[in-house]
Amino acid sequence: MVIRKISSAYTLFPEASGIDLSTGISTDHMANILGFQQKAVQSSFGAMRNPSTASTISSHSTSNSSRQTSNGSFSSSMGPGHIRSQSTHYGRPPPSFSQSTRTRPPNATKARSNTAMSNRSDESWATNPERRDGMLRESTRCASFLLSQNPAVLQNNKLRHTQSVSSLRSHSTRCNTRDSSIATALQKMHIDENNCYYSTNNQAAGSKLLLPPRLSYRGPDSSGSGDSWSQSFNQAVVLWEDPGDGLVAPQTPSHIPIPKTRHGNIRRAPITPSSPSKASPMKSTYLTKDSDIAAPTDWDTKAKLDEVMACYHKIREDSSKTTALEQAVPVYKEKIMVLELDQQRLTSANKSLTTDLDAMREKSVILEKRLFNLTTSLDDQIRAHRLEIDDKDRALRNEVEKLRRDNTDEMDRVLRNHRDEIREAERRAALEIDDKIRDIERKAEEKLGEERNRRLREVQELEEHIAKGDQNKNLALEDKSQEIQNLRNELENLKAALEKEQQKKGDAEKSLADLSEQMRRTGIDTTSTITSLEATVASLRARIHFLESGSKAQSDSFADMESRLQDAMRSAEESKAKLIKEETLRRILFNQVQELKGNIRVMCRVRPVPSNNSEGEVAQVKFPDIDKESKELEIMGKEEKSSLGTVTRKTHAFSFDRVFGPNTQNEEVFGEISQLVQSALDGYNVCIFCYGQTGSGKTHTMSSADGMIPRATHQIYETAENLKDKGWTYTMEGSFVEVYNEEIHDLLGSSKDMDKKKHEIRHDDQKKQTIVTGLKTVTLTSADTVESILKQAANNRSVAATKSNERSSRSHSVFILKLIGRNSTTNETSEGTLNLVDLAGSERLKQSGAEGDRMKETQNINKSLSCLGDVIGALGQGKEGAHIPYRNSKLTYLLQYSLGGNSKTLMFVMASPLQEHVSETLTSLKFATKVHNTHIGTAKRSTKVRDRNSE
Ligand SMILES: Nc1ncnc2c1ncn2[C@@H]1O[C@H](COP(=O)(O)OP(=O)(O)OP(=O)(O)O)[C@@H](O)[C@H]1O
Repeated sequence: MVIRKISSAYTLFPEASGIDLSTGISTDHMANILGFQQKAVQSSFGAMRNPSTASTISSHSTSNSSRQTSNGSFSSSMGPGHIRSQSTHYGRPPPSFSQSTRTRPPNATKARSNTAMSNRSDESWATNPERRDGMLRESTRCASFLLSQNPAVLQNNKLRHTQSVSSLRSHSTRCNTRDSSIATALQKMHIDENNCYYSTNNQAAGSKLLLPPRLSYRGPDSSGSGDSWSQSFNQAVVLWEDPGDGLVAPQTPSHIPIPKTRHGNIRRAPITPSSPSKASPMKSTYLTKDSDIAAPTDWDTKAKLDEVMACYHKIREDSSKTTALEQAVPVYKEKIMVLELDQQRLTSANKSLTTDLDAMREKSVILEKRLFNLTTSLDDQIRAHRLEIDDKDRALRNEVEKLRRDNTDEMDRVLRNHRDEIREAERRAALEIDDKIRDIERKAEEKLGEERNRRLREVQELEEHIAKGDQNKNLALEDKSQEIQNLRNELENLKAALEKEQQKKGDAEKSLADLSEQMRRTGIDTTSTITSLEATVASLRARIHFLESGSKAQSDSFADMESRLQDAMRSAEESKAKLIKEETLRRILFNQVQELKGNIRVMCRVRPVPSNNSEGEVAQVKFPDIDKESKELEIMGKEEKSSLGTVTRKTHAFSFDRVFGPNTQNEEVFGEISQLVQSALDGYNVCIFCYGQTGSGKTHTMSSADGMIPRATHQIYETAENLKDKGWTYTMEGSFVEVYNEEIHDLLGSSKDMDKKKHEIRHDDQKKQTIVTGLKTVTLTSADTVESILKQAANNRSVAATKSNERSSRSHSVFILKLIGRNSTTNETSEGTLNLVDLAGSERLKQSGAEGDRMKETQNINKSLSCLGDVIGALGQGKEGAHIPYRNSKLTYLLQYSLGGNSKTLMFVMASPLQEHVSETLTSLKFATKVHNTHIGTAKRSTKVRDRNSE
């Protein structure tokens, strides 16, 4: 771990380490070396800084030596207890060695020649390679000698050899990077006095391998190059042989097996010498001057000697190579120096790096702590923040939900208000449109009326004028005739007088002649008498002439008068044609206005109180605009007592299309609806119904002798007759039915069949027509036919009434007039229906106090009236294709095509003027207001142009 870190540090700071990384040494390999060097340096420094440690070791050695021989200090320094120390200080004199040397008295040390090695200082050993090499040679020679002398010496010689190997290892560690493999191998070698150990790393020095007995030191080759030295050394290492105890010498350091325990741990190097012999080699193998070199009995001396000899010979053979190695040694020494310097520098760098590393570690620890604290606080903050976010999120969600709810409520409220506003605006717009249309209608009607009146006046004036002219002319003519006659008479008289005069003249002439004769006979003058007679004749002639000229002037004047009369007659014809044209236009305009209006028209009529006031108290009913538009109605409600006891009466105001006061006659009422009725002739479905409580005047308005039904039929008949001039011919078929207890009865049928014959309502969806099966239909051939129809209906009702009660009040009557027109000129056809409905009384069941059959009648009446309200309400929704509950009652089903859609509907709401009926009256008026506010769509005319060929 440390090595890795240092290696990393070196890798990080190559400049600081001073190592040339370009040499290609792998980081791990370098780290191994550096780790080894670091340890060596540390141990070295430790030994130098702490002599006591060395002393302790030394003292141990001393104690050993004191028990054994004087040379024990050397042996102890090389003993197993110092293997690590020695191995880590390879390339340098082991501190214990020098220490042990120092612990001895100087004189004792100097006295021993074979321990001269111990006198060498660290510097001399390290800096004097010649001496060291010489020592190696010396040891080799010594080994040879010992081998030749005694096997016991061999052991010591082996130690020397070990020393040589150790020295070589020192050399190898100083080798350049090319020899790093050798150096690494040597760094990992440990030697004790009995065996050579080879360890794969510094910690696991347990791979115990016997140093081959044949291992020999070979001198440098003749070339003296480092390569040959390395080669030689490798060869030396390869010369390893199986020592015979099962361990195989490795060919290269990497091949050296790492012995492991059963549990897979790396086996440590034995602290004690591992020898087949249990005897301590420390005690017997060192060669001293006092050693007994007699061969031990348990040794196969000969065999060992042979082996050593063989080894020796090999070494000798390789001596030349050793020489090369020796020559390479100085070079490597220098390199070692450099490396040592590098090592020092690296050590110091390492130290500083270590310090830095420590500082960084501390910093890292602090930072880690801070990081931990920060992380913790951050976690806390995050947690708090998350909680806060959750809270806020929850609060926000609640707020959003609340806002959404508020918004929804607000939207609903706004929508409601908006809808109310729209409804109000629509109502106002409808009212305005109504007002405007009514204004337009009124103006149009006024204009048309004015025009009509003006034209009529003109015609009348013209006619009067013509008549007057005629009269005057006749009178003048008569006068002239008389005058002429007089003149003629006078002329005759004058003629007669003239004749008389002429006769007289003749007579006078005769008498004159006679007289002249006589005078002549008697002598008298007759000339003056003749002159006076001649003047009289001239004046008579002038008078005759005058009379004749007067007669001619009279004749001229008469002719002039006659031509003027012709002109007036022609103008009157033109005016009449124009009037008819404008009437047609007015009808078209009226229908267009009706189409545009679309909604049900509602008119209110308040019946009068009988003159004898026999019906009780009269309600307070006001007509605020009776003199203007006649649309408003105010009814004072019943007295209401508040919780404080104050009595108040509320005024209920209503507004309709038209309000008729008690003094209004049926004629005026019909005048308001006549145009609507006429629409049926133009191909519209028209429905006019009267709604109100019993006795409010429905039947009087609808079916009385001058009610809407007879008036409508009369008008239709007359109009149809008038339209003949325009090419229209109408077929008018009338039927009269009664809806009683949700059953249809034919009021024109036989009275015997009343309440017996069943009639069904069927609809022709294509033609938009309603057919009631088994109904008697009466064709209107004259205006009087209607009276007979009404009479028969009333008769049938009265027959039915004798059986139960007042049928007219308890049933709905419907007069149906179908108008089918054809125009031979334009080839147009039109089909319209006029429904005139007199509804049953609308009083409430509770107030009527009805029981039994009356209750059933009332229930059915209320049901059908309620259904009528539902149908009008559904039509008022105006939804396309929406369900309209026509089928819910017989009345609405019967009037399906006359209510809404394709029809013009008018409702008369009848009001009783009596105080006791005020509640019912208000209920009826409120219902009518609802209906009035309902827009049920625009009516459409049912006309089409027929194909001539199809006739
Ligand atoms: N405008 C009017 N002028 C004079 N009299 C009237 C008028 N309206 C109603 N009446 C009279 O009031 C009475 C009740 O009228 P009517 O029978 O028409 O009421 P109704 O609503 O048809 O009653 P019901 O539902 O019982 O048929 C009748 O006698 C009728 O003549």
